Amino acid sequence: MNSYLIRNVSILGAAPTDLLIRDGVVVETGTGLSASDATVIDADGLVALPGLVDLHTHLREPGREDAETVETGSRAAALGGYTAVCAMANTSPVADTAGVVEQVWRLGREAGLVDVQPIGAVTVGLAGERLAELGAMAESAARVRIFSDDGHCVADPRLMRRALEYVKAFDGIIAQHAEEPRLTEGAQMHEGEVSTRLGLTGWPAVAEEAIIARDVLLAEHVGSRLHICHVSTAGSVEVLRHAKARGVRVTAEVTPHHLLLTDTRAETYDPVFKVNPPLRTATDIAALRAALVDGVIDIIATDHAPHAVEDKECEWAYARPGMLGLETALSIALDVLGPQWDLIAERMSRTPARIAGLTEHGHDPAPGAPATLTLVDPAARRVIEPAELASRSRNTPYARMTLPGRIVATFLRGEATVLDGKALK
Ligand SMILES: NC(=O)N[C@@H](CC(=O)O)C(=O)O
Repeated sequence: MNSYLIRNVSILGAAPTDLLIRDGVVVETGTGLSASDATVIDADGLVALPGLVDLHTHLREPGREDAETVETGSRAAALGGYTAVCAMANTSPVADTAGVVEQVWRLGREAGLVDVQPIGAVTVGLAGERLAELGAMAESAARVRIFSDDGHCVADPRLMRRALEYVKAFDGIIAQHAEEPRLTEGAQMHEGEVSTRLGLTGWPAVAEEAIIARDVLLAEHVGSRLHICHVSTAGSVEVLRHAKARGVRVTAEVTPHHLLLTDTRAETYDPVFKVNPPLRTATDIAALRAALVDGVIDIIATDHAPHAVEDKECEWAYARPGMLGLETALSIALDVLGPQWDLIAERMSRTPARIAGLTEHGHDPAPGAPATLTLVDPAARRVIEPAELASRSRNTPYARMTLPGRIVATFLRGEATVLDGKALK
């Protein structure tokens, strides 16, 4: 295995130190270290963070390898500072059997850029009618612990209750895409002043809030773990605050785009801004940011949703919802939170690792910890050029925007996956 001596790095914003990586772990920190066998990395001005963990990534394989593969998505993740991603189940075929989750898990190991942890579907084919083989997926080589029909809501309350009860046996989690489908039929964007003006059918905030309210009550009733995907409204934050105060075992994520972009982007009719749940208002953004700081929202998750050109460069109404996220998430977090490194590590690494049970991830770089970390240049600014992204798709909402921060290097168990801002595989 390679050894690395990282010189003058600031661990989570602390005074610069040297950091020695050997045999997959951080063996020593301190000033003036030497190691003749190690590759030296000059990290003046760089900040070391625990490798980022994404609880919500769409990798599109199997089925839509034209939009992304496990390998291209893994590369995008490593370049974004990630060392682990949880791969959503809405592939084709759906990841609703032990066979499919094992396939995704194996492809992740073969790519070797990040740990790919498959998420299993809650219901067969995401159809919301019968439970998938949750136990078999949990017992498979992929050891699935998170189940989600993301893209679809588990709308039937009895099925949701059964799923919550079932996963208790192996301390699993149901990650809900909170969208009451009867309230969003034909919806194209957030329901509000902008949708009225544009004449587009609205997706009301209450469609999300009603499901979250129902599900925190169900989770409390059966004593199970619930996770809420991509929370997007101020009202959802209040429901979650109430549930957490009652001691309900609920966690929640917010995406970078819901922390930054508003529904006014729809005025361009550029489908790159079409996403589910939709971009909301400045009031929602303010509430989501405050909740991320005070902990009512536990983590930032990307909802990286690559789409092929023909699914995005068409009329708004026909475009698929979703936007890229892995290669820009840390920059958006820096933009929104500033250099609050401990908070960024908590929301993007330690807590998502804990929720997903990824015990090798989420450790601050310190002697004895796995060398699973990323180096960020916070002073760098970069212009986002879609053609330069490693993702196989191009649907970034940040095209030609200048964003702060750049990932310089990423290490997974002591091996570099990214150096000098370039993927090594
Ligand atoms: N977030 C999105 O806008 N899209 C997701 C699924 C979904 O949540 O609709 C996708 O898989 O493309």
